[in-house]
Parts: sequence; structure tokens; C-alpha cells
Amino acid sequence: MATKRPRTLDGFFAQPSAKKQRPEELSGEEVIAVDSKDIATDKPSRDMSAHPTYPHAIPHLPAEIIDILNFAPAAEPRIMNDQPDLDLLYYQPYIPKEISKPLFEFLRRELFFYRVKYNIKRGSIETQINTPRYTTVFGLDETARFDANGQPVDAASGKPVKPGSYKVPPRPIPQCLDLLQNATNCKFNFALVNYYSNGNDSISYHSDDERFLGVEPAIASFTLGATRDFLMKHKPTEASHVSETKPMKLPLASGDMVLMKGMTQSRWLHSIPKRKGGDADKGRINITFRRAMVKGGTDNYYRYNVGDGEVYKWDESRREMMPWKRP
Ligand SMILES: O=C(O)CCC(=O)C(=O)O
Ligand SMILES: [Fe+2]
Repeated sequence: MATKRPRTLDGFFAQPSAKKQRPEELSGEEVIAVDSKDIATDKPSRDMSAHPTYPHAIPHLPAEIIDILNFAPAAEPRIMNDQPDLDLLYYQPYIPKEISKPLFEFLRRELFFYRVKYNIKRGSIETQINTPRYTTVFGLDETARFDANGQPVDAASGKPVKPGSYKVPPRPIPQCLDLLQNATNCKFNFALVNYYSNGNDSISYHSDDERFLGVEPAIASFTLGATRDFLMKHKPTEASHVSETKPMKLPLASGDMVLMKGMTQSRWLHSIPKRKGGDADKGRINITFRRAMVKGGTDNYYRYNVGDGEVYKWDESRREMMPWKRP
């Protein structure tokens, strides 16, 4: 998956970076449209990713972080395929140690988040679900791309997508997440971000096996910040019932990456359970990169990760996420 690169930072300082940045026209930059409001109120727009759909512009990654990101992956993966239908690479870590904390702090400080609420109907009873973590999402499915002005255009014809084609206007992946995406050496079109502020934040057992991801999707999942347990269990089959087997536990630490592929999504479930005390209060960011093939994927991801509620931002003095208002 990865090209050969010097494995130590000494190698980096002794010679030019072995992995070149992608040319500017291939990076997230091409899709950035500058909102004049951001020019008036923020730093110069060339140092920011800005788009009319963003509540505010997002600064670019500091050069020191970009330089060291060139050394990813920082470790060889543990290949986990010794259980039925499991196909997983576990990098401990993927992101070089020197930058995992600054990268965590940068993303927690600079991204905007949501606490999504939605209703589901079970039989005739409607229930409100309060997503138990902060989320945000960027990206656009394979049927479209952003043009130079940041407008979604049809991937085949280059014509603007009809207004109303998407329920929520899609947001381009900002430079800071696009560079992390590049470091995977895989091609994705979505970045989903979770922030687990403490041990009460969680994600229950599920699989990311939506049809809009196509068959046997590859999903790269990064951890930054606090260590949290990632539990995995096989879906029930005729021969084995999940209740009989102990779940697999991966204690995902800052900088780690799990690449799930093959039948992992169709046959396994995963979760981040609630935890009491420990490290969890320091907060954990999870970023998953995925590739949605059709429009339904875009609608689904914005509905469940942006929704229609208020914007939250990290408040450094209170050290918690707080509702954010446009200045
Ligand atoms: O936080 C994690 O490690 C897992 C997140 C996850 O499973 C998801 O967003 O689908
Ligand atoms: Fe998941």
C-alpha cells in the first residue's frame, strides 16, 4: 500500500522529504471557493479552506505537521485475517508520534461539530435519537465533484448538479483532512469526524455496510487523542450466535489507524462503548475516510453527521465544546 520512505526522522532532516506533496491542482485546494465574509473576518484566505457551506473558514495545517505527515505510516501494520471474514490492517501507530498531539489539538480547535438529533419510527412509535458524540462530515459521492468555484458538478458531464439534487449542500474536504486522506495512499471521497468528549460519548454496535459504499468497501479509521476500546464481533450466523463469543478488543491509541476491508463490514459489527473514568475525559477524535458511490450516500452522511442543529466549537478556556455563533 505504501511507498518506501525513510523510517526515522533523522532520515528526514538529512535529506529532502521522500514523499512529495501531491501537486496543488490535485489537493483539496481545487475545490475551495472563498466566501467574502471570511476574507473580512478571518486570516488571509490563502491560508484557509473556505466554502459557502462552512460556518467559518478552516485554517490549513501548519507546515511542521505537514512535513512529518510525509513519514506516515509510522509502523508496519498488524495483519488481522485469522478469524472468519475478518480482513483488517491495524497500524500502531500510522501517524508519527511527534505530530499526533498537535494534530489532535489542531482538529479539535479548528473544526466545527454538531450534536445531531433525529427521529426514528419503530412500528408506530416515533423516538428521538440523540447522537451520543459530536460529529461533522465533508465530501461528495462519485457521481459529482466540486468545480473550481466550489459548486458540485456532474462527474461525467461537468454540468452543475440540479439545485435540490442534494438535501444538504455538500461540503468539500478541507485541506487539513485532505492531507491526512492523501497519507493513506487510498482514494476516498468522504471524511467523517467523531469527537468523543468523555467516556459517556460512544457509538453502538453497527457496521458500515450501506449499499451506497459498494461491495466490500475499504474504510480507513484514525484515532487521535484519548485511547478508547474498539470492540468487534462477528454478526450472528446459523452456526454461531454472537452472545457466545467474546468480542475482540482493540485499544485504539492516538495516531493509530485501522483499515477495514473485504468482508469486515458485511460480516462484523464494531462499537466504541461508554467507559467510566480513565483517559476518556481527555477527548478522542476519530476520522473515517470512505468512498460513497451514489447520491444517496451524500444525503445519508449529511443527515446523520451535520443534521439541522446548532454548530459547536471547542472552547479552549472552558475546555469543552460550546454552541458557536457567527461573530
Ligand atoms: O470512533 C471509532 O473508532 C469508530 C467510529 C465508527 O465506527 C463510525 O463512525 O462509523
Ligand atoms: Fe463504523
